[in-house]
Amino acid sequence: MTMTTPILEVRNLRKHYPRVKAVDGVDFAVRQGICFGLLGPNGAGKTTTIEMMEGIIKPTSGDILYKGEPQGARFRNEAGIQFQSTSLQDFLTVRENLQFFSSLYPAGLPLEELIDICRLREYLDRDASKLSGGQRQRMLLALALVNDPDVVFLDEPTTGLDPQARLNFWELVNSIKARNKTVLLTTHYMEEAYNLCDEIAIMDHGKIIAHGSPDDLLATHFQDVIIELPQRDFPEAAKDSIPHRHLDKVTGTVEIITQDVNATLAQLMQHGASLAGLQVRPRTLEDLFLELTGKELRA
Ligand SMILES: Nc1ncnc2c1ncn2[C@@H]1O[C@H](COP(=O)(O)OP(=O)(O)OP(=O)(O)O)[C@@H](O)[C@H]1O
Repeated sequence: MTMTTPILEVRNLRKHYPRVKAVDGVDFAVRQGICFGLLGPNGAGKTTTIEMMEGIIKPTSGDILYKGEPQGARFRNEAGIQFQSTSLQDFLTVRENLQFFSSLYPAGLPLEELIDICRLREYLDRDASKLSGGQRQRMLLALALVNDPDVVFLDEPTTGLDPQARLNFWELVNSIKARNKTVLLTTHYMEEAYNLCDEIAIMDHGKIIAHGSPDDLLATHFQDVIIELPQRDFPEAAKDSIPHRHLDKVTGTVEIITQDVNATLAQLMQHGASLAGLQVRPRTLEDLFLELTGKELRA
């Protein structure tokens, strides 16, 4: 592998089921050491793509290359997969799980180091079934890291976690990245993609519809920003001259999309609007996602 060979590459990857083209011609390359995110609405084909890359399901057609070669024994030794559950782990303590998984590989991270990385020391003697959601995800991540993999696959790792546990998990993923590991992630959470991913690919109906760094994608798609203000502060008289939409009927927020904040603010003030509750925010991945797919990111 040369410096420029991607650690993983998929070419014209397809998985067709009798009724659905779950993945329908996907191409991308993942550079070593980055976090690559697959985003998409429910049923977009993210899990199918990642499971083909993991070697768990067979593609209908297309190629998957690991360090420039078809996946083989080397890939299996050097990849780590965070499973959502295994039938074994609930009957074992955290320590026993770690010991069992590490015994499956000839080499790997020293368990003590793994325990510290994933902050599991406090729970070592607890049955895995008694862990909280965040603790369980950390254990599953530790299991994925026992062989000190070069590439780690995380399929919706923070779904169902509370905000604090999600933040903790992000920190953990960043510490893995800092060790020059490559991370492949699927997620429904745009803040997660924005915070963790160097590159994202947005999928819909089995195809990639946008691919790039989050900031580049936002800069390419949007030259505007969003002004939000409470409906009560939006003057009736401005209704016709300032294009807007009622964002949230419950809280009563009005959204104005503008390329010229100064001019729009001046217009609002001319109409006597109060600016006290006004917010200007840049476009987010959530906006991009909605624009590209017409769907909310979250199910
Ligand atoms: N084994 C299968 N047999 C038939 N259809 C399948 C199978 N697995 C997945 N599909 C279909 O393929 C499409 C893509 O599914 P996939 O699970 O990859 O989507 P996803 O993007 O991961 O969705 P989610 O966000 O809901 O997890 C869906 O329409 C799904 O119903």
